[in-house]
Amino acid sequence: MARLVLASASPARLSVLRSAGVAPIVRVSAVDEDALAAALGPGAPPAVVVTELARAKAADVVPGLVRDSLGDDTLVVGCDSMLLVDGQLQGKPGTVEVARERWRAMAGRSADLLTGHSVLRLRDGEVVAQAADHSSTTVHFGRPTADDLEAYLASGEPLQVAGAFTLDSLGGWFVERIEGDPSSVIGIGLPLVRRLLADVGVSVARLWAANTAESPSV
Ligand SMILES: Nc1nc2c(ncn2[C@@H]2O[C@H](COP(=O)(O)OP(=O)(O)OP(=O)(O)O)[C@@H](O)[C@H]2O)c(=O)[nH]1
Repeated sequence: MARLVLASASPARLSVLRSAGVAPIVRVSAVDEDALAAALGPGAPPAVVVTELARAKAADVVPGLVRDSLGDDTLVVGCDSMLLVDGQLQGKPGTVEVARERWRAMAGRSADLLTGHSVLRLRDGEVVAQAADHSSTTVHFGRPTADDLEAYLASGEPLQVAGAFTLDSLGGWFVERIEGDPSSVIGIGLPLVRRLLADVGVSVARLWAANTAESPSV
């Protein structure tokens, strides 16, 4: 079977998987990301922060899957994306003011979009294998004019995405180029997930067969 569960509320992550031929079950974790990041301490390396957040998100949805009899021959993937700017991890800006300040700091510069990934393999309600890692993609930002920036901010899009930009939507007008995996910028790195799935003994081809829109895995 090899059903796939996406432990994320992110519509972008779901869209990346669906465009890549997999229609996962979606379960949203209840991880307190700020509390977990704080618990890791101020000196935690950025890659560790996003990877541990991804692990926590994937692990958080497992009890519910077991309760719903979805804990056998199941793969769970969790992710966490943040932008690393001047050594500081930035999540979602949340407000226009914060998003404006971030764009003023990053316009014309580059930063690294880090995405942590965690894959769990469940059998008979137990985690029998797991693999986690992060991907990093360098994003080179353009210089939006003041009018364009205000229009972008007013769209609301930058407020709810890591780093206050998107690659695949309105924000794409302001990304000059990237060095790395585009899917990981959007929120889930397909090549890294392929490698993590292989680490837990599952090929992507098996995932395609078991989780297409025509053959849903529930
Ligand atoms: N469409 C799009 N979304 C992006 C891009 N960069 C970051 N994001 C989104 O920004 C969000 C980063 O916040 P996260 O905490 O990782 O994920 P979330 O949306 O809160 O969802 P959870 O996985 O349930 O925590 C994710 O939804 C990413 O998909 C991008 O280039 N394009």
